[in-house]
Amino acid sequence: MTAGSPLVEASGLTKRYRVPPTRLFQRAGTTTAVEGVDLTVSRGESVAIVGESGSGKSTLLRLLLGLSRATSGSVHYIVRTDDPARAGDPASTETRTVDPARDDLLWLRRRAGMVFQDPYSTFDPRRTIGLTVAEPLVATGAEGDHRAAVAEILARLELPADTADRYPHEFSGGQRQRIALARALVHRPELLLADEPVSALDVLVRGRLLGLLAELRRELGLTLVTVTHDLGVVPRIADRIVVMRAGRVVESGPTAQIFEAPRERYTRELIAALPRLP
Ligand SMILES: Nc1ncnc2c1ncn2[C@@H]1O[C@H](COP(=O)(O)OP(=O)(O)OP(=O)(O)O)[C@@H](O)[C@H]1O
Repeated sequence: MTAGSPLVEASGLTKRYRVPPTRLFQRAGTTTAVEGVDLTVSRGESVAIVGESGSGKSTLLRLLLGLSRATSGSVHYIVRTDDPARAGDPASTETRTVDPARDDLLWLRRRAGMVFQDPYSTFDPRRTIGLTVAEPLVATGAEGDHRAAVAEILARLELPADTADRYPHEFSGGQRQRIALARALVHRPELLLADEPVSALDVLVRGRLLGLLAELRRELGLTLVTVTHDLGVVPRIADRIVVMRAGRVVESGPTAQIFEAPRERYTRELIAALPRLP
């Protein structure tokens, strides 16, 4: 299976939420978070989904991961077959197409990792970092030495050697985000989905984490989908930009092209809103 072949395909993806009535005798309404989105992410590619707050970016990411069920449309992953008896055999590179809204999600958990803006809320304060980072290995029944795999990924993310024995509250925001990244990558997924991975961090820490993410992407051959409202981080991590507004994709293209010649006024406004050096 070569770089450039499709890994994720979303088509006609729509998500509506029911909105409870605010007044007595009022009927419940609906709000459309994502509407008719078609998106293909190729193997090895890095795509940034950008747009203002409320444009549907996080909802789209949740739909891609099967964490939320689409009202209509579909998400397909084109994956390697799992048959260990055929490992190394050219036929083991057959593809299969699966819809995470209907299937058992375990196979997707094996292939995908996820990081969120606020990692602290996803950590159990009573669990050591070692146990926290090992979670995907346990959840997917990964074989091999979990402790060694955890130590290796923590070291790769430049965390101190005793990190595994310590607890979440003992770390800074930037370190916690690196711990979250370690947890997302410990089982060597081929796809990483990141929701505002650096927005909560200060500029220096943010720069270092973006650099690490770019290095890991190359080293592990990762396919990356990042959601961000901050266009400033995009050139460091993404080859392609998908611009969302009010649940729809309004523009997409190579990162350089979007920055140099944005077609939509909305995109120009997002770029113009970036802080500039005097
Ligand atoms: N669980 C929910 N119930 C009802 N409405 C929701 C729910 N989740 C999201 N929405 C609505 O869907 C729309 C899109 O939200 P979403 O969080 O996907 O946007 P976003 O672009 O990720 O915004 P932000 O950058 O602020 O996180 C918003 O109008 C939001 O209020």
